[in-house]
Amino acid sequence: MKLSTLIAWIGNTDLRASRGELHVGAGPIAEAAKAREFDEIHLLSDHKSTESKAFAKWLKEEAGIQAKVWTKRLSGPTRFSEIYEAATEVLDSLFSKAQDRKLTFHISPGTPAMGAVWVLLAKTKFQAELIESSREEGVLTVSLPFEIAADYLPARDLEGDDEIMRLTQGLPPEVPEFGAIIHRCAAMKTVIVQARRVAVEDVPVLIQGESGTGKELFARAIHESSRRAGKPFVEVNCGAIPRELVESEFFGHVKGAFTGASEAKVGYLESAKGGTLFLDEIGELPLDAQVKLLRALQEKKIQRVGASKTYSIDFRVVAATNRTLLDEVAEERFREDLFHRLAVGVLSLPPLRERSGDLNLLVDHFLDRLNADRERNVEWEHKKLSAGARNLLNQHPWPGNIRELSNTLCRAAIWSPGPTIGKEQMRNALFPVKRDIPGYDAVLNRNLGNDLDLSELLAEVARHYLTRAYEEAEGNKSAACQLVGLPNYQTFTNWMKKYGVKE
Ligand SMILES: Nc1ncnc2c1ncn2[C@@H]1O[C@H](COP(=O)(O)OP(=O)(O)OP(=O)(O)O)[C@@H](O)[C@H]1O
Repeated sequence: MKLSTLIAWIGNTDLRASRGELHVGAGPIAEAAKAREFDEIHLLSDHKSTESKAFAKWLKEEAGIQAKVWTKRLSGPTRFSEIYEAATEVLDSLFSKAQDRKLTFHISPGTPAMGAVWVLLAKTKFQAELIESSREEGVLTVSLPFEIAADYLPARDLEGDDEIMRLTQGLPPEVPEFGAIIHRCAAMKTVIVQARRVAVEDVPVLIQGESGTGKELFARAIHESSRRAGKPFVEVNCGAIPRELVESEFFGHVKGAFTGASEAKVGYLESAKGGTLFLDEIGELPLDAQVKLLRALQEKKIQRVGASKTYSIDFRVVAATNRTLLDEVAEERFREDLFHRLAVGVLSLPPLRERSGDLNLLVDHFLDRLNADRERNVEWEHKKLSAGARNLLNQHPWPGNIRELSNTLCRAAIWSPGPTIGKEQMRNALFPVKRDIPGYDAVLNRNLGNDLDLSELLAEVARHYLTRAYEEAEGNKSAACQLVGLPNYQTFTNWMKKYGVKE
């Protein structure tokens, strides 16, 4: 049997209707849900998750149907390619399940660009009925007496990332926590698919990545999409526990177990019962604690410090590290047996400087958040970035990754007196570039002599930046030339030819 499925973006009118604002009626989504029979409703949302959740709750009361919300942050509500990607991601997830569906796309809620994408998708990739609603005419089927050729699909999709599509097959729908991981680049798409795949398997996961690359975000998303969602998610920063307290913090203790143990204490492992234990900075765990942790994981039992009884434990471990744990094993600072117990599902998060195309998305996301957080402050002027400030952000190598990006924007916004964050304010807000970035030495510290070919080295650097700028600007050479300080489109084209960079 086919499930009758309504899909729509949540629009501002829907939100206003749910808040009972006058003159907007029930809003297009609730109108449709009441006028027609649907087995399920999937709502895409670019709004704050609290607002979307409140809307779904209201819709349940209003129309008697529980909708699933997919948070899809867009850098702007009219960004065609992002809207297209968000919609196809949701649809692909739905169709990766065996369940057959009869789709209805609601084109009224949201921006015209969102409506246009539904039309495009209904006419090309997915068979779907299109509906619209108005207060005057109610809910109507939209009939479009023409065909759209698949040639109009955005190039990104036509190129098709077959590997990602293949990996997504058979996956359950993405939970909002994964949807909140802002990304566009293929490297992140692949890690997210891997994470979603491993999430449902209940095996230990090791997440590797430089500081501030989103390891905790991934750990939470894995927990939320596992069968342990709703159970505790206990986060432990292994580097922050004083050595002498590690055992009692991990395993708990009985009253009087040692001087100062005036009360019995439940340890992290017991607190995570039924849920997920997130061991952040696992590489910092002292060796003796590693032995005890390994034993607890093997035997699935723990003993509180000072107790004679043992307790059975059941939790999933997700560990994270910004060190290369195998190097730590080689240096005998990390136990090999514990490494193998933890590293069943391994995810490697790429640093921001390797995530071509993601930076501007993240910048817009953090700036929106910054403005939204200060909305109520009457003295706060809504901030936007000048082109020069954005270019500086794009030129920075982000050794401190996404956390550093978010903090830099915050600093620059606070320091700029007017509504526009200028280049100078951004320059002041950026920390000077550290020179120990991987790759830096490889360019500047080569040995002089016969092996050094300066013209090839310069060409390598040029190729690297031209390719990055071209990708970042999504093939728009007028935009790309500004990212690398070349005067115009023509010079950029000449350089591309000279250094053999493909279009
Ligand atoms: N792709 C992303 N989209 C949105 N926010 C992100 C993304 N990646 C990271 N962040 C944000 O950046 C900050 C750092 O991320 P997180 O704490 O997950 O990194 P981490 O790798 O665990 O860092 P550390 O190694 O220092 O503990 C957080 O505020 C997080 O919400």
